[in-house]
Amino acid sequence: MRGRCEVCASRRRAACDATHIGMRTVGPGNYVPSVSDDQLLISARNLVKRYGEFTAVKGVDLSINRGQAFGFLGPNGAGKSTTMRMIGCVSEPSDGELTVLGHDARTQGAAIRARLGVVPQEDTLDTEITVYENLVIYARYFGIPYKTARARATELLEFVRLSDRADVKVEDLSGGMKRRLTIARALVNEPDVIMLDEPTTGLDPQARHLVWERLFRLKQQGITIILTTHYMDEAEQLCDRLVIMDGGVIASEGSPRELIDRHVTREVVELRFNGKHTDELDDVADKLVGISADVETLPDRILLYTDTADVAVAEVHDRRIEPSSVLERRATLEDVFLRLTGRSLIE
Ligand SMILES: Nc1ncnc2c1ncn2[C@@H]1O[C@H](COP(=O)(O)OP(=O)(O)OP(=O)(O)O)[C@@H](O)[C@H]1O
Repeated sequence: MRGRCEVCASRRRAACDATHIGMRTVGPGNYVPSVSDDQLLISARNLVKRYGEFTAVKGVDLSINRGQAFGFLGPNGAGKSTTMRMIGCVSEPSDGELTVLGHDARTQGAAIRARLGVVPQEDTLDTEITVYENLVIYARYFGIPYKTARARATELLEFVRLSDRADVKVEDLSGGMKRRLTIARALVNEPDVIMLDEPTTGLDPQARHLVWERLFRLKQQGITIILTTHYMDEAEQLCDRLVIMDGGVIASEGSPRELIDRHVTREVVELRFNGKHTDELDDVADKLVGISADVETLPDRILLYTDTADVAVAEVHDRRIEPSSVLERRATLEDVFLRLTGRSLIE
């Protein structure tokens, strides 16, 4: 490791010293930064990405602090991955300013990439070698000495609960195990920030919870987490702050609680009427006006936004409207998205 930065493994150690002053390793993937927790880690101003005539990201502003779990929530095609790719310095911004870890993303991509861990949407593991070999070989790309790489691979496999699969070929792993291995791989260079593009898409509920639990542990260790998702429960579970993206713009920004408080009521009543078509539901919705703060008609149900679901339901029955089913629930980010865009997150 002679001549290399012991924080990011860059060969240009001298150039790293200024930014890495005071950082020290306290365990695998776990640095104690010398700066306060509220330090701005990523800043974007009027960030734009154009593909020819098409503009995928249309002037986005972002501020992500060290230690945060920050999410991009939005449907397919919203521009989440494109924004992540610009932050990860694998796609150059067409316009605007982007600073990541104190570096300009346009000109200092290599220094930034050395301090990021990336979990892409599609697993890019080498399926023909073992779980353990995947980590050791990946560590070599960062110039990590073989002995250190082996020790780190062992620790990381323990962290993602794959120690008992170390000698198994990746092709024999389940989807959830591959995801966890990809997360371990992203931690090989002991990054300041781990970026995950839809970390649990395609996983069963148990596998998702295991991934969430490991990410939560990373957050506790002080690693900044940035993720994209179109699952509102994932955003609610993991994110301290998030932006809701749609059509290349940010529709709203805040903590999950703030977004719900800002855009919807505390509770929602879902009314279903078996066999009724949208036109008929519109007629029913007209009769519900005044019961709640707002009424929304969807193709298969009517939503009442209210702070007192039980009072609203009593009023529905008082008006002699008899739904085939009634569900009272707390408002979610899915409702926020619907209120902001008029559409569901997953269509
Ligand atoms: N290389 C490219 N060339 C042209 N258009 C692209 C390219 N990459 C993305 N796009 C387009 O930019 C838009 C945003 O795509 P992006 O992948 O960022 O969306 P997303 O919110 O991450 O959705 P998904 O969940 O589907 O990944 C989409 O319309 C997509 O087709």
